[in-house]
Amino acid sequence: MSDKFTTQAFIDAKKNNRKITMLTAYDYSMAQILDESGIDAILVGDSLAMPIQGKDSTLEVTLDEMLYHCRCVARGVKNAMLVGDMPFLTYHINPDEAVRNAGRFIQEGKANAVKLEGGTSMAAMVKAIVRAQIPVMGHIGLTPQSVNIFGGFKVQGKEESAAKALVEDALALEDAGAFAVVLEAVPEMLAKLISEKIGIPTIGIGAGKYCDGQILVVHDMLGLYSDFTPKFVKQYANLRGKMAEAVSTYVSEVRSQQFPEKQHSFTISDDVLEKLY
Ligand SMILES: Nc1nc(=O)c2c([nH]1)NC[C@@H]1CN(c3ccc(C(=O)N[C@@H](CCC(=O)O)C(=O)O)cc3)CN21
Ligand SMILES: CC(C)C(=O)C(=O)O
Ligand SMILES: [Mg+2]
Repeated sequence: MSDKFTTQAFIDAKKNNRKITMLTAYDYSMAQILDESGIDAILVGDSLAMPIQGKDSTLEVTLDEMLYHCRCVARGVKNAMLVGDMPFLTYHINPDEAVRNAGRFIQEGKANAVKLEGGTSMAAMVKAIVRAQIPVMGHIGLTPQSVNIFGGFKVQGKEESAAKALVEDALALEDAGAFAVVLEAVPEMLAKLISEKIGIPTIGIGAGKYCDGQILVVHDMLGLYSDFTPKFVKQYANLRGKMAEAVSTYVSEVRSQQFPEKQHSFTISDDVLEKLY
């Protein structure tokens, strides 16, 4: 029997009070590490704009770039569900384009599902994609593709009207057929209320402990990325420090001729060598 994590497993997890674990990944080796560590689902996030591309927003990431990373990740995944993050302007124009582009994540990116940002305003797109038999994960709260409307990466849903709108967004996504919803940077007790109000699981990032699952950007939790660190990040390792240490040791060993050693080198017979001189 396959251990593949499915949309049904998302629903069952919520029913059985079993927290869902997610992280992002953008390449093969990282995907292998996550999958072998028992992660439930992997998101190829458009957040790759930051740790992979060195940009300061997610707005310039293209569909082709996302599909490339998706394929790389897919080769490293056995059991986790693979979710592809639809980039800016690939699902906003009309439902036809949204379905076509979501389909590329499945066919070319080898993804099992797609994620898109927006609630009520994107319900028609979610419905159309689900009608094409592609599972959709919603994403509301701090939706980074809205950075120019928000005026920065800021906590959402603190005022009554904004909080009400988020509850409506979550309900609209459930009604449209989404199988889960990411809640990003919203107050913990609002995330709790939303998690209780909807039947599909909530996956929190900066949304507190009452969500049905959690997601972080893998470069943040491993301490690989340092341009900014959102308050919601817990650093489980400092790999940047470990890597810098390894690289500076290499630099000094090459300079001091401690590396390479005999065991890293190849031999040629003296007979052959003699004829070369
Ligand atoms: N590496 C990385 N991690 C992420 O979590 C992430 C990305 N990239 N790229 C896309 C978005 C951008 N995100 C961000 C970026 C910055 C803050 C941040 O600095 N927040 C401040 C201020 C919050 C406020 O004023 O409301 C914080 O202290 O957390 C939060 C989320 C989350 N996503
Ligand atoms: C942080 C998650 C939710 C995301 O959208 C991304 O990585 O792009
Ligand atoms: Mg994203």
